[in-house]
Amino acid sequence: MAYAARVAELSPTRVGYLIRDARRQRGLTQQELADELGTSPETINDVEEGNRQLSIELVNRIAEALEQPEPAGAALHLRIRGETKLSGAIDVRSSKNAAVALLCASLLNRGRTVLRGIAQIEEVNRILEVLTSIGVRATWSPDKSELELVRPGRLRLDHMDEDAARRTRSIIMFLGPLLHDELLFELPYAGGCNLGTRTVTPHLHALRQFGLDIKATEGSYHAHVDPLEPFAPRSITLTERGDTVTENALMAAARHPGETVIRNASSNYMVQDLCFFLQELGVSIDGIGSTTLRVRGLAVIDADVSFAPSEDPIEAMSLLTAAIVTGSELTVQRCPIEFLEIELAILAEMGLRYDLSPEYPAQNGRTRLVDITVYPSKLHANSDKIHPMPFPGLNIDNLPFFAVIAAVADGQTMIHDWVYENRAIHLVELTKLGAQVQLLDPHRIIVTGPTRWRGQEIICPPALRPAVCLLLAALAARGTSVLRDVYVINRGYEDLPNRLNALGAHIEVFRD
Ligand SMILES: CC(=O)N[C@H]1[C@@H](OP(=O)(O)OP(=O)(O)OC[C@H]2O[C@@H](n3ccc(=O)[nH]c3=O)[C@H](O)[C@@H]2O)O[C@H](CO)[C@@H](O)[C@@H]1O
Ligand SMILES: C=C(OP(=O)(O)O)C(=O)O
Repeated sequence: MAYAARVAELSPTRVGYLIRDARRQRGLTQQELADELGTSPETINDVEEGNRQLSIELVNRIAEALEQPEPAGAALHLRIRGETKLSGAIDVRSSKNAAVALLCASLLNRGRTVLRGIAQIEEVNRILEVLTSIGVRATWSPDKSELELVRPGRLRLDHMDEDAARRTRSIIMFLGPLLHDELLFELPYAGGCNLGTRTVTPHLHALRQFGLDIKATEGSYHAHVDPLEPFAPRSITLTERGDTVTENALMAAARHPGETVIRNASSNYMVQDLCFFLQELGVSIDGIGSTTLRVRGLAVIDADVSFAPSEDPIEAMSLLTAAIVTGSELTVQRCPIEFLEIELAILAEMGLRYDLSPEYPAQNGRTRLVDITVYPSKLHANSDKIHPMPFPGLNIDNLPFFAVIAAVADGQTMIHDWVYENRAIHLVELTKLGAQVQLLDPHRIIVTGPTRWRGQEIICPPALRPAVCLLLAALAARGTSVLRDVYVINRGYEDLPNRLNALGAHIEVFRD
């Protein structure tokens, strides 16, 4: 890409965005780019913020540094120098789980869908690769703050990028939108984190109500749709209160002109964001935030809409954990409080001191946000075991962070992940950094704190949240840690190393 030529006509802010984007794509920190150019990271930061008038000479040097060919397929690793004290404030980005649902839901719309503030994460990249391979036009604005999606009249499902599809579980959410367009189609098996068996049976049961029959053979789902009477009311009782299954049922119901009632629906954050988006498309939905949703869909959806999903409660919890494990005072801004209340109540029981700002609305106009300031606190183990429940319980994706927090608390904590067959096992990796984590069985661990963390070289486990837990513990560890192959972290977090570095961490991204 000829940066120098492209930047000649752009404002410093736009140039800054382009440079930051190219630097991140190459996995370079501001420090590394500065080292290559023989300048300071502050200069790079100024350039990226658009606060600096650029000479053609500097633009050319930056262009040269960023245009070096990337080693194809080389894994990214992190080198973390601890122990770290963080300070300042950080904004929570929008959620991975709403983003993937909205990307799938854009298939319902014949008009122009604009999604604002979508996180730049690998999971989004994979779904976008799938969407563009089947003919959807996806265009980012230059600063990547907006993503425009326009689907073609007929999707080219036989051109689907199967490798991208198999790397994410979210591909299963193509079923709901597609069953209105195609009578016969195939989808690759859903992939994603290795958390043990994750059933798709509830999806197949729910979508049977819309005439969908699935045969699973040799790595693919073969879908056959038998269109049913169009205005007949549908009633679906989910056998599990799962998030993506509720989303699939909602997307199927969105183009059913009669009424669909979904019982035992998840009312979790990503489901709520999907409901708000479907309402923008003209779909009528009652009961948002409850476990019974009444949906009245439209046979054809053709609307030009713009929507911004809310902030990620799991990223908020990750950042709170970063402050807690490093004993730092930190303000985590834009936290969706409704989806963190139980987590905060347990943390308060454990002795965490924190303040909440007054509430303010998220960009979607509906989700309530607060800024949370965490203070260094002396924590003690929770007296009861810590376990997740479907919303409004403690979020299952937030549970792993309690292992890191329990490791800095005095005493023994039992953490019970009844949901996933395999996620707790990955948390035993924390022992490599000095924690005492005992695996009782595949679902339960006992963590004994406090911990004297020490740096270590570790390969990322194939699970997003446990991998981030290792990164956060490494921040607190004395000495240098290396975390190898961090694709799994980049699946769900945007530019986490640089954002933590801005708070005082020392994390370097490197390739072999
Ligand atoms: C893209 C996306 O949104 N992913 C989220 C979604 O995945 P998703 O909706 O795909 O979650 P799964 O369907 O895999 O459910 C997770 C596990 O919980 C079990 N289960 C679920 C509900 C229930 O009432 N009973 C029950 O036993 C399932 O059998 C499964 O083993 O929800 C998970 C659980 O909140 C989160 O970890 C994922 O981050
Ligand atoms: C398990 C997770 O996500 P996914 O459903 O994308 O695997 C997660 O976000 O922790």
